[in-house]
Amino acid sequence: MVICCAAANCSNRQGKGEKRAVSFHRFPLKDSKRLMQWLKAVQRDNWTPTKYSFLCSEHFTKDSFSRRLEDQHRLLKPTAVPSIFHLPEKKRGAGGHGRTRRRGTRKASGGLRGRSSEADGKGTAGSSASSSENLTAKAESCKVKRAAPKGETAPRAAHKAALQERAQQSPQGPPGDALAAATSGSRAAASAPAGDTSTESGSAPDGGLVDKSGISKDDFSPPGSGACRFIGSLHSYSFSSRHTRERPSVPREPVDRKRLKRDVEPGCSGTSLRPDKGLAQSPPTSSLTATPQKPSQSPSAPPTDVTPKPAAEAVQSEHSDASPMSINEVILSASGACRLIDSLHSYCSSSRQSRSQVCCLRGQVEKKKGELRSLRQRVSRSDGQVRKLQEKLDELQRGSAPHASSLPAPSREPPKMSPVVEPLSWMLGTWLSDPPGAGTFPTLQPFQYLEEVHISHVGQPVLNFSFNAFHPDTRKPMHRECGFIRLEPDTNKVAFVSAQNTGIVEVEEGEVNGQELRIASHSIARISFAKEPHVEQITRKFRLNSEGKLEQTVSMATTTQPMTQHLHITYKKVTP
Ligand code: HEM
Repeated sequence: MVICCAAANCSNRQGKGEKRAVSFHRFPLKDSKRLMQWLKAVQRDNWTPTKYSFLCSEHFTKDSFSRRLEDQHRLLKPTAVPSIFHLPEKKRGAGGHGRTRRRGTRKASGGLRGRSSEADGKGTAGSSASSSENLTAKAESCKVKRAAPKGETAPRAAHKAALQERAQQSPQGPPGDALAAATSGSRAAASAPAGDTSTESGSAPDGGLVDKSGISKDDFSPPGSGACRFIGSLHSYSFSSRHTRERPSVPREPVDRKRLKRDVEPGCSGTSLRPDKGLAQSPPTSSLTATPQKPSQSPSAPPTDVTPKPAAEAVQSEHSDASPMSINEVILSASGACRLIDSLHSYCSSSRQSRSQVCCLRGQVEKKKGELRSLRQRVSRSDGQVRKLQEKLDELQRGSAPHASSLPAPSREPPKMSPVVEPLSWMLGTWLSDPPGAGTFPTLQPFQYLEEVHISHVGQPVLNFSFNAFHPDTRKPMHRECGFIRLEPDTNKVAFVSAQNTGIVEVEEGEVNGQELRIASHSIARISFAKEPHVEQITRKFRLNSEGKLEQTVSMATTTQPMTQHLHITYKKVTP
């Protein structure tokens, strides 16, 4: 059967051997508003389009078409209205329109021109999803069968375009309808014979497919993956098994077909998620018994006999009731399996995402490992520096007190006083002047002074002493002396040895009687440059008074003065 364009002066028809990239589109019979626009554009008087009436794509502007994303099939937009016509100067009357331009019409008439056997739908490739304005197997018979040069139409191209258009022109219907139509279109495209260039897309100079608007097919090809291609190939298995199971049940009741159409899921055949990996890349190789195809096969690769007749390939219609099992039926019935297969795509996608994340994390781990190695090296270097510093510190400490470690540890217990010095034990302790001491001498002005006295022992049979005088007002150090007090064992004989800051060293001896010690100078020595007048004799008296205070009285004789009292002071004990 040959599909002809209903436009005046248009000789385009679909037929064998035609290579033109011309598609055919039904009149929008169900859209009265748009139908009126079409009829007005066509300007055919007394002519009523039927569901077998078509306009070819040359009467539409380029922007009347869109490209289906998954396979770049050209689709007529739902709002498209034809506008390109080459009308004769004198419009023809009723019934004369088609006849004038189509000489040799077989059974043409102003209305329904009659049907060829092909147009009766015997060769319909599949049932229409929702729109009847597209190509159909029950196409209107050609008004004229002729070999017009520009009327070369590719049957499969027209068929594919019709399916595309149907898929697009179903915006009001359930998604499954449109997708079913789109899927049908994919299969129709896939079933185009290899090497058949009579599609709506021409060959680009670079080998890519370019449609009439100059849009390269490659521009719309989304990237794919091996996994996706493999999953896409599973659709072929699904398609085949479904068909095998359901084919004996056909022909079906129309109600069944409608139900199947509603059951089509949007994601079936990868038309939504992976539009490039659906049926278009895994076309059935024979009549509804597809086998998995290699992913690299192009959509236009293997020929099929899905629609044994070219006219039927070019069109699909919901009116193809005579077909025992349309391709759409099979596709639609396979929706369940398709859904399952499509769900694999999500795994595929999530797997890719997971792999990407794993790669990212691995990179981060490697980076962290590098940082950790660097930190460990720094810590190792720091440890070495710390060790060196510690060794240096230890060396310095040994240098500052080289023999400290050799000294005996100080005992926490106070040393036990030697019994030898026990007669002088009343002198032990720390004493502070109270009141201030009084200084006198014939050659001196009387003066006062403060003094602190320490008398102690370290367990030895000797007492240690220090006398430190201070100015009572300024607290400046004045006279200082220190030395030892020894007792001759088992006697009360005492030896008092003192060194003074004035450059005098002296030894005084005496006796201890009770809590009173009287001593007198035994020997006096001095430095060579000692200040004069030099002291020549010294006497002292210590006693512990009734108040428990220590008293000291010093008298002296100098080179200029006889023995005279020089000091008198009372101390109170400030420590035990
Ligand atoms: C046993 C111990 C002491 C001896 C042998 C001694 C001896 C002397 C002598 C020889 C003088 C010179 C006297 C003169 O110029 O004619 C002198 C002066 C003096 N002494 Fe002492 N003295 C003793 C302890 C003290 C003490 C504990 C003080 C207390 C601050 C003191 C304060 C003075 C003062 C202020 C002078 C007069 C100014 C001076 O020459 O620096 N002396 N002493």
